[in-house]
Amino acid sequence: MPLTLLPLPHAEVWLDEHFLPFDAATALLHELEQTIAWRQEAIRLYGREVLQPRLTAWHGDPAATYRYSGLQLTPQPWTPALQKLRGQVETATGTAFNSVLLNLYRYGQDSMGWHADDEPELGSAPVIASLSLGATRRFRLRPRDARETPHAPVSLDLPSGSLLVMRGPTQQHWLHAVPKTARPTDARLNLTFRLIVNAM
Ligand SMILES: O=C(O)CCC(=O)C(=O)O
Ligand SMILES: [Fe+2]
Repeated sequence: MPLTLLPLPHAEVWLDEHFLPFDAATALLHELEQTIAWRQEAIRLYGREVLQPRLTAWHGDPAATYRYSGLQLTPQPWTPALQKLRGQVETATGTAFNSVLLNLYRYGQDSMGWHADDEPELGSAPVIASLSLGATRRFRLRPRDARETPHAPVSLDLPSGSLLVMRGPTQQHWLHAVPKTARPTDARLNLTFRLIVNAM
């Protein structure tokens, strides 16, 4: 299935709802749920330490380090399953990636707040390739500045096996989020492949 460009101003967002066959996506969900060393990280929110409302893991090349709160962090090594996925995603996007951030949304109350993936480590026009496995969750996009980018917020339902790619000016002009849902919801696992450009 091909990636299709969404018609959004000041953005380049592509979606393939059927990047992986449904059964392969389900098998991969269960394998990764069980084999990844999931952690619930603390973040500072308005000066308070709180736990992130999801589990995370970070894998990549040893050189793909990240500076965070004055620390130089190194990713976990690629597992065979993650290495294989990296190759598939690189072929589909024509882009090289050296790390992947994994998010496990255990149920509907797990979420990701509004943000852009615009850390300096990702360069000026980052390519983020986001693979979803498991329960369908709503992915929201909205302009950072409504005058500069006049467009209503966008909602995309990301089914199991879908690949979403954000590139070009997207992180500069748009924010994205995965809101909580009150509906009973099974686990969703999301992998965002990234290229950390200071990794030389
Ligand atoms: O779970 C998703 O679809 C989004 C994840 C995300 O935005 C991120 O990891 O930066
Ligand atoms: Fe993000």
